[in-house]
Amino acid sequence: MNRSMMKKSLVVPAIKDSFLKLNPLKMVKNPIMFVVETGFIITLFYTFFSPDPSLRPFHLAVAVILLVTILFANFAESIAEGRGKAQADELKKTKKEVKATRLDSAGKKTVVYSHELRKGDVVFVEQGELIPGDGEVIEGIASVDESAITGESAPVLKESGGDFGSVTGGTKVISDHLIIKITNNPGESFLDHMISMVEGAKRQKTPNEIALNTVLISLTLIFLLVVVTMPFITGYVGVDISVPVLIALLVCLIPTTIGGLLSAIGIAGMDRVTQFNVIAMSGKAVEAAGDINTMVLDKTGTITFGNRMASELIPLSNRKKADIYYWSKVASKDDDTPEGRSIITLIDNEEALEQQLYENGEFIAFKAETRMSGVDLADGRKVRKGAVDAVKDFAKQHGGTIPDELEQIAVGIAEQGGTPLAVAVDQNIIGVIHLKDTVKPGMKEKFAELRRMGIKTIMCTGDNPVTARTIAGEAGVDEFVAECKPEDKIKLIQKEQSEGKLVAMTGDGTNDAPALAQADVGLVMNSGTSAAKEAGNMVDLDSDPSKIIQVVTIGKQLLMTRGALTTFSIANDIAKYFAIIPAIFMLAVPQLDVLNIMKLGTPDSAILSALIFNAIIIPLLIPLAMKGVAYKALSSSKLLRRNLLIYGAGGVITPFIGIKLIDMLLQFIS
Ligand SMILES: Nc1ncnc2c1ncn2[C@@H]1O[C@H](COP(=O)(O)OP(=O)(O)OP(=O)(O)O)[C@@H](O)[C@H]1O
Ligand SMILES: [K+]
Ligand SMILES: [Mg+2]
Repeated sequence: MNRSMMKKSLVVPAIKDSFLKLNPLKMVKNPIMFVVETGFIITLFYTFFSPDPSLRPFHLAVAVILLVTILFANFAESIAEGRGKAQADELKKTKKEVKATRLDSAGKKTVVYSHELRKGDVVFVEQGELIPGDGEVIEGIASVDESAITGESAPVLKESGGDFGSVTGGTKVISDHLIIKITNNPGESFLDHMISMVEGAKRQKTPNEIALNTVLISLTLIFLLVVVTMPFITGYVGVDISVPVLIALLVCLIPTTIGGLLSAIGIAGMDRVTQFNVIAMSGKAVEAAGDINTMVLDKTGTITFGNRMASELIPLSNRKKADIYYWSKVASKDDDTPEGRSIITLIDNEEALEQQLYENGEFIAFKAETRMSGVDLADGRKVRKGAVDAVKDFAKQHGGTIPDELEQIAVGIAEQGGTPLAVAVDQNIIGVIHLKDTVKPGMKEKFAELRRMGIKTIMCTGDNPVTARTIAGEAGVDEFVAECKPEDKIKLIQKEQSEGKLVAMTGDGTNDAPALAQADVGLVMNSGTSAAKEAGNMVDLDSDPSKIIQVVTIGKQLLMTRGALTTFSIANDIAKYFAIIPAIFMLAVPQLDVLNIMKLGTPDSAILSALIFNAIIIPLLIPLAMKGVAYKALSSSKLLRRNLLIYGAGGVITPFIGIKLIDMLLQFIS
């Protein structure tokens, strides 16, 4: 994705678009600019039909500047939209019609087109083929090139079960084959969503934008009233103001700068998120991210690298080493989770098992609710491995007693930040598996930054309290909840929300789906399941859960940019009063010349200078609107003070200088 803002390929269509947007039917959507456009038409009328032909050049100049003002505002919006459109075009290329091999329930293959596939269909995709639609892998393991969607060239492994089973239409299988169950009907795919999002086709004004718009429109109405009553006042002192001058005054008074840049700021904010490889399902989600008070993160994969790998198998002292190897392998033989596979890998690398594994038995898959997995053997024995407290309960239920030693070993592992898994056969606990995981570098700094922003971080983990405390301390989160089941996450989010807080969370598993839906901002990993993706309101294409931190920063930046430019826009108008009011009254009320602190040349040049400044400030601020104001992690009150100083005071001073310079230039050329 291209980051350059002012590329020719974007600028030329944007200029064309700026003219198309002059259509008054489109213009009414931006009431402030619609007022300017109406002013332009009236002034143009005066230019040709004015009773005093000597005023024509001046009226024409006003008309032209007004037109340029509108074009500048339109250009700001068009250039902001342009990047999204370019991206959408790129994505549309990915959305090719492909042939797909559909399997019926008997396993018979038929070749169909991808648009014929419906939710629930099962397809077979071989090495070298494009995946015809979004789906879940139900059989097979293969590496998939997702670069068309994510821009990331390294292939990703896809397999059934666990949280790595979802595939996206338009990506390519580059090894082996997969059997995939299609999860979306045509037109509802992730790619379709993505295209319409980046294209802005479904762009709706966000609540914040609507509120600001209402304020700006009210201001405009007030100034309209002021300007309309103006001739009565000036008539009283014997000054006759022409309608074009009144229009010029009105346009200078109403908040045209922010009116012209408002939608560009919103679009660019969304776009910044996209540049970051996060697809936000609505502008509202990005804005909500900027207002977040609490962030709920899970441990494994978000704060830690998440490839919890078995590093050691520790037998209890009354057991043989071979036992723990044997029973760990029995309990993990069909366990498809990364943890389960890492146990098998470790065992196969270290120990050649002599005993035959039991083939007869029913596999018990890992569940976040039970926090265990294992096998029910045909001879009636039950083998389990899992979170230590869960396995302890299991052993007790079968009449076992818990060896003291277990606790020591488990705590020893947990204190290193590892996850201990106990292994049991019925009432007998055999030993402990040490799963290792490491905290990602730089986490402490990131959480410290969030704290400065006033955001509370809560780590929610299914792991035991000791591991949780160790990792929480190492990563520097504010709070943690251990032994957390999926429903506990929702409860936690609801509790925070009931205190009036906005909550963000990241997740990937189907387990997380309800909590992702409950959170105000739910960032889902692209690698996650379709259920999770539907529940959240943002998808991270890079599947990097810690990106939620940057998303929040972008959201904050969006809100701040809007605030800063509104402040600037309103502060800006002060200088314009000083330019135009003395210009209007100069002849009739010479005393008012004290207001003419800028010492502008003539009344006409004063009015034109103010208007020209009012117009060119819009394109000058486009880069800032697009890039966003620089964001520092400070508390809101400090930020407010800082911004008032920069954009408020700056907004007051800049136009005094700008208008004076333009006036000097006008004097020079006339
Ligand atoms: N394959 C597995 N078999 C048995 N037990 C497991 C397995 N994977 C994890 N566990 C145990 O279940 C606990 C909960 O795991 P889960 O993946 O649900 O954690 P979580 O809720 O995702 O939290 P986090 O991702 O923050 O660690 C783990 O701490 C571990 O003790
Ligand atoms: K203005
Ligand atoms: Mg997890």
